[in-house]
Amino acid sequence: MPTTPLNSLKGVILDAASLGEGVDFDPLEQQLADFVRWDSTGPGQTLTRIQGAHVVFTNKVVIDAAMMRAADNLKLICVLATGTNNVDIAAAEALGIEVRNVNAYGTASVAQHTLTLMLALATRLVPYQRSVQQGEWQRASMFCLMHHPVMQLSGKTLVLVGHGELGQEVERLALAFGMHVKVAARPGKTDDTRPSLDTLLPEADVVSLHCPLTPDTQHLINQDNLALCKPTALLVNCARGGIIHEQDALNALRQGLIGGLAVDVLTQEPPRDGNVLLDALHEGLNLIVTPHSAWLAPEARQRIIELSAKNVADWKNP
Ligand SMILES: NC(=O)C1=CN([C@@H]2O[C@H](COP(=O)(O)OP(=O)(O)OC[C@H]3O[C@@H](n4cnc5c(N)ncnc54)[C@H](O)[C@@H]3O)[C@@H](O)[C@H]2O)C=CC1
Ligand SMILES: O=C(O)C(=O)CO
Repeated sequence: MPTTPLNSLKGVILDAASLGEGVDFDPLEQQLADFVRWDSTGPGQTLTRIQGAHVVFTNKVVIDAAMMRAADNLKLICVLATGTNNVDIAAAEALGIEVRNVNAYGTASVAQHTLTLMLALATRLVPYQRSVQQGEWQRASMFCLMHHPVMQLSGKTLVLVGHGELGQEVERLALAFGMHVKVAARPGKTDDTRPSLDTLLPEADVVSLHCPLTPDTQHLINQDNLALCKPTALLVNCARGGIIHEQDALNALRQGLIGGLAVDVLTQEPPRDGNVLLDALHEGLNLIVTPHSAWLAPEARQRIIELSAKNVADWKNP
């Protein structure tokens, strides 16, 4: 709850351009007496820009403990996303700064992307497209190519990590494809009675990740449990890059320990310093990388603004 008079609250958005074209920011502006909009903010600029603001809006700009301590008036951080891993939540709590994110703004968009990746891996869409582009169909001895193994999803087992908003919607869509769905116990939660991920991996045909990136989920998928997978298993990550140990997953794919890997998220975004998965895209593997685009439907992006405006309104009038 703000101690500053409601009619003098100052807000700043640090990376407005990350919401894309066609988004109406009015609902946010209306919540604040003063609203400064920056399209993007580099790490060295954050502190200066949040100085004096009571409410800071960030999609992916990092706000760490030192910045929070140095920011004079900061009372509320609104993350314009579901994942809050760019904000030091523990530091905010210790300093009495509230952090609110948005949930369920893009369920349809992210779930459809997850199914897209799952289907593309299962049908070997990318390897077959590559074969066609390389003229293999034209040179074939019969009417079709069949050198990449296609997996029928119906009747197969999907293992989900994370069964919140997105995990449940992916489950609903997977059930429509005739899959059996199993949910793994929450990582790091000792009283969760559901089977552990490692118990479920040997029976998984597809694994899809829908949990936040936290110390408990960092490198949740690694060489140890990749070794438990079926050689045909498909792994999909639309959650956060750091949940998968990327080098281990790539090694597993190269060695045939898993049958496919599709990620919408990488450990570093944008991957300015390169990334092992990007380097491997030309190797002819059943590997797909999309550029954190699962959430991009216009309906989802506008909903972020509306839900964030509600976050501010609820904070002002608890
Ligand atoms: N690729 C993209 O465009 C998008 C990615 N995301 C990612 O998907 C994740 C899941 O989103 P939602 O399903 O909407 O979130 P949610 O909060 O509704 O569900 C998260 C689920 O993960 C579980 N979980 C597992 N380990 C956890 C831990 N250590 N701490 C807290 N919860 C844990 C929770 O119990 C819950 O079932 C987000 O955290 C975000 O990282 C979200 C939106 C778009
Ligand atoms: O909402 C999220 O967590 C996303 O990754 C999209 O910004």
